[in-house]
Amino acid sequence: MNGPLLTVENLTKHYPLGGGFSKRNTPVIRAVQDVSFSLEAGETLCIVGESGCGKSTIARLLMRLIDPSEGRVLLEGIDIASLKKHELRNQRRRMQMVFQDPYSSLNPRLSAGQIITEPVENFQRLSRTQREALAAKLLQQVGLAPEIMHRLPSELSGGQRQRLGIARALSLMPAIIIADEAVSALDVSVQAQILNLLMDLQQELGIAFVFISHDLGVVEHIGHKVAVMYLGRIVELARCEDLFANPVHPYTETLIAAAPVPDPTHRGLEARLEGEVPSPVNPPTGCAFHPRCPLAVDRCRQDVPTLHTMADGRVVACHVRAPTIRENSDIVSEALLLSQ
Ligand SMILES: Nc1ncnc2c1ncn2[C@@H]1O[C@H](COP(=O)(O)OP(=O)(O)OP(=O)(O)O)[C@@H](O)[C@H]1O
Repeated sequence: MNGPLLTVENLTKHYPLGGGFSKRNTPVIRAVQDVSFSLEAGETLCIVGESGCGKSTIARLLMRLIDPSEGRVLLEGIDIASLKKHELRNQRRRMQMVFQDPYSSLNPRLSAGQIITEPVENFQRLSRTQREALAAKLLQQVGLAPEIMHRLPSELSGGQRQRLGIARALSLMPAIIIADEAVSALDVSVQAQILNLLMDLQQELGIAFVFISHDLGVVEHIGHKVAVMYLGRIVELARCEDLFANPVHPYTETLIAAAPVPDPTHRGLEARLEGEVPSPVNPPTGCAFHPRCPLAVDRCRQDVPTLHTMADGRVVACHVRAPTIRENSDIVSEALLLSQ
């Protein structure tokens, strides 16, 4: 295969709201707006941002649980929107999901062994011996004892249940796992164990992760690349170490500074995110972050900033911190005018 494992191009999802006289003027929730990124085998892309910024909608679009309003998702070069039902079923084997709440995502009436072998049994018949051998192998991969295969989810701890969710996702040998807030419901010590398990599995099996989280500590631990989202759009996408060492977008900087364990060596914008996230139905003009941004200038209130590629390869959408070449030349010509 040439090219990235996963390519997302200009992905957009608008949910229509009731009301409006015609389809054209029906108000919409702009859940995801013009999102692009790529993912290589064995890589972890984290998606971060405040509640409602569109993270889970991206997960659902990637799995094609919902259709995009615009844009494409290419898995191993194939546009998943072009797949027929049976092709999509096969393609879904390559991309699996792990959810936040392991309890509600596991069938309470099935034993652990049945839960983790069920996805495979949707594709092929297994004898009892084959099923038990597969269950034992998957349990071992996620660090659970084989005896657990006969227990019900209600007889397991939160951490064990999340390991079970991961074993179920692994059963179809996916190339990509989408983890949506997969450790948020767990105690901190269990969180660390699950994160380390995911990283070990990545090393061993070359799995790529799209890891959705609002917890920057978790993201810093597990991520290779980080996409920071604000009101449906990516505002900064960078290598993890670059993002945490030197956040460029004022929103990224404020998020990092406001994180529960701020880096005491980091000095920059104050660790405050004032005001509410604006409505995705009626977003502010220009840069959606401008009403909360301490650096906003007139241009931010007027024009939506486009993503600009910086010298270190990151992309940032900010008129002030990452002006495009045209904006730069405007600033230079303004400066020249002033100096005349
Ligand atoms: N099925 C839907 N119908 C209408 N609006 C929706 C639907 N699903 C999500 N939304 C809206 O789309 C926006 C993005 O939601 P989404 O769940 O993707 O955000 P999120 O970043 O995952 O939030 P959280 O961290 O709280 O889960 C929100 O304004 C949400 O209310």
